[in-house]
Amino acid sequence: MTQSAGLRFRQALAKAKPLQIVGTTNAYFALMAEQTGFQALYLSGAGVANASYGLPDLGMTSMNDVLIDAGRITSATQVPLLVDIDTGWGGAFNIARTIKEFEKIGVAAVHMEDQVSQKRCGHRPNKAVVSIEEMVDRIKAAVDARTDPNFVIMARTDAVAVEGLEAGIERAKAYIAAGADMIFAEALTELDQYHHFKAQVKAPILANMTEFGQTQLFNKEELAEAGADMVLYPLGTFRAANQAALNVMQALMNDGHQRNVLDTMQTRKDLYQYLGYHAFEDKLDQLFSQDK
Ligand SMILES: C[C@](O)(C(=O)O)[C@H](CC(=O)O)C(=O)O
Ligand SMILES: [Mg+2]
Repeated sequence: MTQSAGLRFRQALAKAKPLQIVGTTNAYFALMAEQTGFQALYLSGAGVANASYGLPDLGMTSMNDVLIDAGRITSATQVPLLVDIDTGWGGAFNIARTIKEFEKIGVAAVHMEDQVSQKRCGHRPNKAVVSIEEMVDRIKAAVDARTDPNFVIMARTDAVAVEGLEAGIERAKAYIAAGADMIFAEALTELDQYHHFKAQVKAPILANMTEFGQTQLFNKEELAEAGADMVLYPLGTFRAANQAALNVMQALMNDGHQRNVLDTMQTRKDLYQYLGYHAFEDKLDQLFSQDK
């Protein structure tokens, strides 16, 4: 029997200090990440909204929207996938459905946050959080719904930006007591704040190194030293690909050809390499050539 996705995530976490989790907005990015050596992947809620729907990250995408993208990734690779499920998309029964659906398609871990359902990006102003009690209920519903005990339920707290560090830590403790496995400490502003989380919350801590946000881009050694067990790079690959695509569009518009930007493109050879294209071709030959 193969190990469950949740167990693979936990094993990757046990081996790495810290575990680097890279955002893969599509299945092809997941293949590149796997072959670059990443032991854990991430599907960003903002990424699904922006890339798949052309929408802002303001709670406008549904469970099914995210499931579709997550399933594409879990079909393409065995590398464990952490998925952003925003606020879980509703009340206790909705959250239970969410957990069951994501577990069923082979997702390893999800993170669910304590923002109100009209959520915002964690690094934007004017966030609002639900009460501790409401978030504890969300977590209990999620934990009760999983069938694989290794499926990871990570609680994200957005409260530090709203209520301060101590309130965020109090919440994290309550979320772990309610059964969450790990804590996503969102939008911290000082390296030292990870220390405080780690010292008081007896669970693995995730640091979000999203670019152009509230948190400085600390390196993995600094973060490990400060007590972070996982480091997330949710959208760096997406932002880079967007800029590269825009450069090509502008060159086509301005120059009327792509010759000046060819060296910014992945070659056909490299594209095929990450796809394992030739192995598929060989398989075709093996299956059908003798009939010709
Ligand atoms: C991690 C995050 O939830 C995401 O959806 O990728 C975002 C990232 C971002 O907007 O930079 C968040 O931190 O809220
Ligand atoms: Mg998000």
